Amino acid sequence: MTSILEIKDLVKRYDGGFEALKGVSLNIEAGEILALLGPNGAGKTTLISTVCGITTATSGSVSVDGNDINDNFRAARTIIGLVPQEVNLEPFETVLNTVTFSRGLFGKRRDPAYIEKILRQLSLWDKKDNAIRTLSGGMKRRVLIAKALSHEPKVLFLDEPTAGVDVELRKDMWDIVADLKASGVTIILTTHYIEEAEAIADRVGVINQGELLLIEEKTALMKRLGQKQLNVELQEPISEIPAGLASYDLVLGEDGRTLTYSYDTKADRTGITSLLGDIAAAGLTLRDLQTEQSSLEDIFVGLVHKEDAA
Ligand SMILES: Nc1ncnc2c1ncn2[C@@H]1O[C@H](COP(=O)(O)OP(=O)(O)OP(=O)(O)O)[C@@H](O)[C@H]1O
Repeated sequence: MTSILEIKDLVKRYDGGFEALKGVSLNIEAGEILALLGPNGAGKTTLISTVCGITTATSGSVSVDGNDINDNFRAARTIIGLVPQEVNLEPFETVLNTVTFSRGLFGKRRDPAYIEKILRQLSLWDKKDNAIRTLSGGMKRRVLIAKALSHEPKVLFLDEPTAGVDVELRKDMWDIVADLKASGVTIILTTHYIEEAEAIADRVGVINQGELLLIEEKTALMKRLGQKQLNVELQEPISEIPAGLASYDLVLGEDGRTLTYSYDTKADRTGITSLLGDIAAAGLTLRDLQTEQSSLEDIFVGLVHKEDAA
C-alpha cells in the first residue's frame, strides 16, 4: 500500500503557548478508513485543521499525495475534502446550488453528472431543489459530506461526523462511510465514540494531550491489548469461592453459578488448563464455558488513564 498522507513531527503551539500537538507523526494508506480516537481537547480538530491548512503548524511537515502542504498548498488542498464538526451552510440556498458552488471554489469545471452522482449516493437527489433550512439535521450532515466531495477529493476528513446524532442516523453515517470507501476514497474520521471506531475503522489511532499514543490495525489492537474473560458456569450454585481457587482472582456471579476468570491473551500461559483442573479438584461440576474479548472501549480507557496518571 502507498501512503496518501504523510504527517511528520507535527507541532502546533497556539498563541499563548499551549501546545495542542506535540510532534505527531503518522502515515495514512490510500483506501483505508482511519479512526482517530481521543477525549475532548485531545488535539483531533487541531490535527485536521493543520492538515487542511486552516491553521498553520508551528513545525513539522504534511504531504498529501506527494504535495507538501506549505510548498504546494493548492495542489495538496484540492486532494482533501473536509466535513467540519459544525453545520455551516447557507440556509436559503438550495442543496444543488450549495454543492455546485462548493466545487467552483476549488476551480474545477462544472460537472452536473458528477454532482448528481454524489447527491444520489447520499440520498439527497430528491431534495436537490430544497432550501437548506427546510432539511432535517441528518440531511444537513449529508449536504456537508456532498459539499466536501464536490471537488472529487481522494482523501476525506470527517470531524466527529456523528457527534450528537441519534443512533439511527449514526448507523446511516457508517453506511455512507463504507460506501465512500468502496468508491475509493481514503477516510480519516475523528470520534470519541469508541463503538464508531470499532464498527467502521480499518486502523485506529489514539490521541491524548496532543500525542499519538498508538496507531494500529483495529483487529490486531484488540487482540494485542485485549484481556479475555472466561465465564465458567457451574452445575450447582456455591456461596463462596473454594480456598483451592483463591490464587485465580475469580469473581463469583450474584447467582453463585458463574465464576469469571480474566486472563491476558498475549501471555505465554493463560492459566486456563490449571484453573479447570483446580475447579474439578475443588469438587465443582461445570455446566458450560464461554469466553469474551474485551472491547476497544476497555482498551482505550486503559490507555488514556495510564497516560493521564503518568
Ligand atoms: N485557537 C486556540 N487557541 C488556544 N488553544 C486552543 C485553540 N484551539 C484549540 N485549543 C486547545 O487545544 C486543545 C486541543 O483542541 P482540539 O479542538 O484540537 O481538541 P479535540 O480533540 O478536537 O477535542 P473535541 O473532541 O472537544 O473537539 C484544547 O485544549 C483546546 O482548548
